Amino acid sequence: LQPNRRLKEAGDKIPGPPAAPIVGNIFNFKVSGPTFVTNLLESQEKYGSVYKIWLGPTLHIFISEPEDIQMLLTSNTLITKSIAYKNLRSWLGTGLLISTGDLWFKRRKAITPTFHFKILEDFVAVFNRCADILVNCLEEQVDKGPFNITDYLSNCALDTVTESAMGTRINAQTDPKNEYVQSILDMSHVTTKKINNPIYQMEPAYTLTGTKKEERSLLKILDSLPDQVIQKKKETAQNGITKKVTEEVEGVKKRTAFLELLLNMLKDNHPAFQSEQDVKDEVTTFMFEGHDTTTASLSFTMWFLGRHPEIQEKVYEEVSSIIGEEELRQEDINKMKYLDRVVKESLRIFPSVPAIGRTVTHDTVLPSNGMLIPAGSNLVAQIIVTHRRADLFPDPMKFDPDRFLPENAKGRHPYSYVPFSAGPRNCIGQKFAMLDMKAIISKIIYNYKIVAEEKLDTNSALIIRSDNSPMVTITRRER
Ligand code: HEM
Repeated sequence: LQPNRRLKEAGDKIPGPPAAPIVGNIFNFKVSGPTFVTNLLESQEKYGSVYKIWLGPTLHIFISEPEDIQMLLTSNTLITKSIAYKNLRSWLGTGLLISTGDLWFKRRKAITPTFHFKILEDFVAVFNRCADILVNCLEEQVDKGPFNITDYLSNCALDTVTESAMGTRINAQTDPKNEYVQSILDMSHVTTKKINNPIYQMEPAYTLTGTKKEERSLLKILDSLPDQVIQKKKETAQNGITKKVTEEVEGVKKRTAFLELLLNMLKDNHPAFQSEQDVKDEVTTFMFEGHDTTTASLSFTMWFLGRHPEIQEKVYEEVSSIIGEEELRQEDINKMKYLDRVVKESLRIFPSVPAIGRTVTHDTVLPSNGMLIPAGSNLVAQIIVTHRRADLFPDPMKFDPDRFLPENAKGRHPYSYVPFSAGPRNCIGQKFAMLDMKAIISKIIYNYKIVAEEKLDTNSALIIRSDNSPMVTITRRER
C-alpha cells in the first residue's frame, strides 16, 4: 500500500489537499457522490489548474487547462484508461470503453463502420418510433402536476439503443417490470465505492464485503439483458431473416448493424472477437454507454428548457417548422440548429461524463506549466471544470445556447469544450447520441409545454445524473 519513491517524490511537488498516511485522501476527497462536482471546482480554486490526490498508493493528477487536455486526449500513446476503470471490469469485461492496447485498437477498427452516417440514417427511424412512444407514455402526466421525467427518458433511451444497435426490441417504455435501468444506477454506485476505497482493491478483502455481495446480485440482472438480446439476435440470424434488408423481425425492420456485425465476426473467427464473451462485453458496454449518458443529458436539457420558457419557445418554433406528416430523417434533425446549440450548452454545464482518466505509461510534461507527470500516475481531465471556467465561458452558470453560434465561439480553444472527449479514444457514439437526443427532445417539445421546478439535485457515480429530478409539469400544446 506504499507508493514507489519516484512517484512519491514527483507527487510531493504537486499541490493538493493534505493526505493521510497509507489511505491518502480517501476521507477528504470523494471521487463521487452529490458533492463531487463542487469538490472539483473548489479544489481547482484552492490549488490551481493542476493538483493531485492520493487514493491509497495511487497518484491522481487533475488537469483543466485546455492545452493540457489537448495533449492528453490527442496522444496516441496515453490511451490506457486510468486505474479507476479497473473497477468496471467485472461488469464491462473487455468492452471498448475499458480495453486497451492492441485489443482496443482491433475492436475500435472493427466497430467504427457500424456508426457510419448511412447506418445512422436507418437508426433515425428507430429514434422516431421510440420518441413517438415516449410522447404517448407522457400523455398520462398531462395536467397532473409535477413528476420526475427522468424515468420516462431513461426507458426511451434504452429502447432506442437496443432496437437500433442491437436490432432487438425490449419495450422498456411499455414494460413496467424492467429492473435493468435501476441496476445500472446501483452498479455505478458500487463501482464508485470500490474506487473510493483502496482496501476494496485487494480481492481477498473485497470478497468478504457486503459491497461484493451486492455487486454479484446486480451482475446477475445486468448480465441477463445482454444475454437475452444476443440470444434473440442469434435466433433471427439462424432463420436467415437478418440477411434481407427490408424484412421484419418481430415487427422490427431489419436495421441491425452493430450486433449483427459482431456475431458475424465471431462466426468468421475475427481476431477481435474470439469468444461469445467478447461479443457480450461489447453489448454490455454499448447498452450502458449508449443509454445512461444520453438519459443524463436529456434530463438536464429538459430541466433547462423547463426553466427557460423563452428558449423552449424558440425550440418549439424551430421544430414545428421541420416536423411534419413524414418521419424525421437525419437531414431534418441536422436542420435543428438552435436545438443543437441547446443540447451543446446543456452538455457544457452538465457533461454526462464529468471527468476522464488515463494511466500515464511514460513520463510526460504538461504543456501549460512544464510540470513533470511521472509514469505510473493517473491523469484526470476534469471536463466539467474546464466547461465552467469563467475565462473560457463568461458567466459560466448562465444557460446561453448562443455561446455556440460560430461567431461567438471564434477564438475559443477547441479543447475547452469536450463533452464527448476527443482524439483516438473519443466517444464512438457521438453522432448517434446527438441525433437520438434531438429526435426525442424535438418530439417532446412539439407536443408538450414543460415547466420545471427549480430544485435540481445532482449526483455523480461514473457519470453525473440528476437525482430524483427534474420534477416537471406538462401541458399539451394545441395546434
Ligand atoms: C450524451 C451522450 C454521450 C456522452 C456525453 C458521451 C461521452 C463519452 C466520453 C466523454 C467518452 C470518453 C470516455 C473515456 O475516455 O473514459 C465516451 C466514450 C465512449 N462512448 Fe460515449 N457518450 C455519449 C453517448 C454514447 C452513445 C450513444 C454510445 C453508443 C451508442 C457511446 C459509446 C461510447 C463508447 C463505446 C466509448 C468508448 C470509446 C473508446 O474508448 O474507444 N456513447 N463517451
